[in-house]
Amino acid sequence: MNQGTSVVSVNHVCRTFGSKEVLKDISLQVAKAETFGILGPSGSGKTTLVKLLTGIDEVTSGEVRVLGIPMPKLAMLQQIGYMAQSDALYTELSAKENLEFFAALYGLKGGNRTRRIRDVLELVNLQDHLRKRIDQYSGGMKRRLSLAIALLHEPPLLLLDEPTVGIDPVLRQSIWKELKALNRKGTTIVLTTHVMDEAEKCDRLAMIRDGELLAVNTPAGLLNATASASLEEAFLYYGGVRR
Ligand SMILES: Nc1ncnc2c1ncn2[C@@H]1O[C@H](COP(=O)(O)OP(=O)(O)OP(=O)(O)O)[C@@H](O)[C@H]1O
Repeated sequence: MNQGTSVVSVNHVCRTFGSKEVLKDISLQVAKAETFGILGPSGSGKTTLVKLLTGIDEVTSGEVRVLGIPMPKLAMLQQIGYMAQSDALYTELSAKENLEFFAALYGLKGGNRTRRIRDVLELVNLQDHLRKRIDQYSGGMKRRLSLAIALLHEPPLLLLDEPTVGIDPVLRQSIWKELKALNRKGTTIVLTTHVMDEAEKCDRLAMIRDGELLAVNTPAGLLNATASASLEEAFLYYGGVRR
């Protein structure tokens, strides 16, 4: 893929914590309007990689670019919708107050702010729980609100760390429908997942183990390369079970 047209460009990235090498010479490109999944066993470095893409964390060596801009760069927050693995919500505030806070942070104003808040609430099916404090929310409701916040400012790039954990299958399906609709409108999505039917919905997948990028391919390409009948089998293959 031509690096010039990539929304996300990761070039020879290493990240170490103390003496621990958590990411080892990772290079990958994500094109506009792709859904790109990062798969790997627990502790393989997925969240660390996503945090480098957001600019929350910095590479030890190598380079990350988002929309051509070297990261980290504070101004890029406007271009990125990030859903962290642990929800970053103000628990003593209501859902509405949380959304209003983040909408203001993203510079959404007037009718547009009201409209966006209404639209994202509807999408994650929380419109009936608008005034409830977050400390009274269930885990799944918090995930849904976090996703709503990531979508609020209609960013061209969505970075979603295990977005549908704790979300029931019906709502998960409707969220995926929306993610695919955003894709069609040009939004690029990078996500981590442990859910194989989500991995199948990705255009391409990166397989990571122990901080190493083992493969980047389409779901069908991964099945072929590993002679697997299912992505779960391919995942287990790269996870080391058949090695
Ligand atoms: N700030 C940090 N300081 C030290 N070690 C860290 C730090 N952040 C992550 N690590 C280590 O880096 C490794 C990768 O962690 P990471 O959270 O990226 O894994 P993951 O693939 O996202 O796992 P999971 O699927 O369980 O979320 C782990 O061994 C973790 O302990």
